[in-house]
Amino acid sequence: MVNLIIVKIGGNAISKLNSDFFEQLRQWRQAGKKVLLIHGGGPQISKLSAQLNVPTHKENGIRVTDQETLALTKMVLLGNTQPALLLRLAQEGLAAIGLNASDQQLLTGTYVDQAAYGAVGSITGVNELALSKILNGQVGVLAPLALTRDGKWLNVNADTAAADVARLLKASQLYLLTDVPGVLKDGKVISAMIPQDLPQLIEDKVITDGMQPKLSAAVRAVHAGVQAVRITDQLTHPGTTLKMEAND
Ligand SMILES: Nc1ncnc2c1ncn2[C@@H]1O[C@H](COP(=O)(O)OP(=O)(O)O)[C@@H](O)[C@H]1O
Ligand SMILES: CC(=O)N[C@@H](CCC(=O)OP(=O)(O)O)C(=O)O
Repeated sequence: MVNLIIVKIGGNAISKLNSDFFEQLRQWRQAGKKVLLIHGGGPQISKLSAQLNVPTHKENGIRVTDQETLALTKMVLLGNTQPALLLRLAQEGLAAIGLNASDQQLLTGTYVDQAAYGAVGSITGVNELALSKILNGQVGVLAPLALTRDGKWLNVNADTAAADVARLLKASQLYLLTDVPGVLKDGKVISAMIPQDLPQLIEDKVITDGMQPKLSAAVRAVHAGVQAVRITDQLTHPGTTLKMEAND
């Protein structure tokens, strides 16, 4: 999709969005870019799980999702984090629409490893025509859930969802907004990375927890032709930029 910018906003980052963020979105819209926001909600899902005494179990940053957790995940993403983000956009005067996999079959997915993770998926298809029409007129706000071909809901890590959608639509840019200013090593932001840097950083335990699926997803996106993936806490801060080549 021409001129598409995808921004993933982690659950922690939603409440911390500042005026620079909304100004950047306005500028992109005025310049004729299509803007798709894919939101997380992981901390909010974990919080509600704890309140309801449902144990949270994560493997490599991925929530193991049984049917009870799936129901709770849908409730939080579609009933809490998405409307919170839509409200902020409306207050900032940005036309936006909330979207999920069941709207015009926007996202199709498959199980990652049902035995290990339960109802966790990756995205295999996007209804590009429908999405393109929607994004002509407004900012899209999409939940990280997919539907299998036979109508089963899947919980998708939001970084993976954003990177999969960016890859499938050949977005020009992907931003992964989070609660840290970039990928940190010894307390400093690594400003530039290439895919080959990742295995060693994981082995050295520099990159752990949620940063691991984030970077794996980012690597898949650049391999598929997304020019640059930025991991940052603000759209206006460079953070860590991942590209195929160091001086590309
Ligand atoms: N090398 C690293 N640099 C920065 N953050 C890291 C690193 N390794 C692990 N992390 C963790 O990854 C977190 C970001 O991932 P995650 O919690 O999934 O965020 P989000 O909810 O925004 O997707 C950071 O808050 C930090 O705790
Ligand atoms: C399969 C899986 O792990 N799904 C994630 C979806 C939300 C998410 O990724 O939110 P953040 O970006 O805020 O972490 C989860 O259940 O937490």
